[in-house]
Amino acid sequence: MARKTDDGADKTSADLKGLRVQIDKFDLQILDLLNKRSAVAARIGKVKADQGGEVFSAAREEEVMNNILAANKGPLEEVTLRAIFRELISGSRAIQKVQKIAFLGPEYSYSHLAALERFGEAMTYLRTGTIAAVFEEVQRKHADYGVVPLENSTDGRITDTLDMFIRMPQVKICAEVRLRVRHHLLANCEQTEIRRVYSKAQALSQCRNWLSKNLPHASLHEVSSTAHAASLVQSEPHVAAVAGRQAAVRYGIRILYNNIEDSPFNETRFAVIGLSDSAKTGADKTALMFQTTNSPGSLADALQVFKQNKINLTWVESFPYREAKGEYVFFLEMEGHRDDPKVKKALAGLEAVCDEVSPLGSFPAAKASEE
Ligand SMILES: C=C(O[C@@H]1C=C(C(=O)O)C=C[C@H]1O)C(=O)O
Repeated sequence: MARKTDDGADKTSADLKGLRVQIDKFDLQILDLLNKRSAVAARIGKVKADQGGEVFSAAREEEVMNNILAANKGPLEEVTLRAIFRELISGSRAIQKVQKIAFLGPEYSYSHLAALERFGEAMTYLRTGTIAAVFEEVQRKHADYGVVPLENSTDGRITDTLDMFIRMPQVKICAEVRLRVRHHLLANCEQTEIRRVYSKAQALSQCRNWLSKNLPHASLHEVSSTAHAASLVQSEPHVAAVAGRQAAVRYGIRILYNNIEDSPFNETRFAVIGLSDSAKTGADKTALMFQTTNSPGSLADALQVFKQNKINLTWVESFPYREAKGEYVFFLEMEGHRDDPKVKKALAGLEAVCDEVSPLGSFPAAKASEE
């Protein structure tokens, strides 16, 4: 607070100047340390290149982030440190090799946001038109990694993604991203003037109750993405879009209502896909697909294996197997890493009772993050 003396204003600005001198000094020290850290990352890159190791290590990044958060005594908050270290690590990867990350476009789609959240700004991003194309880019090594939606807490599984895992079982999950998804109503007209609402099918579905209550006379129209919906608001009159904040900023549209999603816990979980999975961190999950024989009790036998080994399941989906009518592929995810003895035991047990078991990989369990 300014001191109330005749020369109060001068004192305050002298204080401010002195404090800013301190900040300038710290900034130079931070800069020096940042570059020293990056130089070590470059050396690590050379070691990895010699050994044929991958630049991106989800397990090591998890460890780095956890070390920082555990050591933090404030006043900086966790969310700030996460953002700073996300970009620092992104830069360290880029110094080793700029990685190409494929995602389902357009720009600022939720998949793009999830990709940026996981990999930061220093990567090259490759936009695709379909989820299948993300898998193809990864399989053909045109992209180092891909980011695809797995499931939404309101709408459930993302069919196209599960279908692609079945078609390309060599593609593995090496990390996950949990994105808290908030939807907003974007429009440049008043609420009473809105005749049509555009959005992606999932977003419309996640705001179903709000829309029917607040815009009962508007018709709902599915388009390929929330970002495309936002772009339509610019070109058509009496139109609104359900989309995220970034889309509103990008297309210069007003947010008429914030957080119109029906569930207060609306979250989409994304998989980072690559050609190998992740090393153990101690807080991991393991995903797989399996098929059972078409006989009574075969699914119960498969699940029994996890009960016997005291393994907690975090996700189970049954999915129609398109190659054979009436048959199903089961997707399953559990706590633990494939190198954990009890997970190993369970996987061996599962193989003994199932027709086919395809591992999808082990990866660090992610914490929820904001859009
Ligand atoms: C520096 C490394 O490479 C990458 C960058 C990391 C970092 O900046 O801390 C951590 C893991 C890798 O994704 C490493 O493997 O240690």
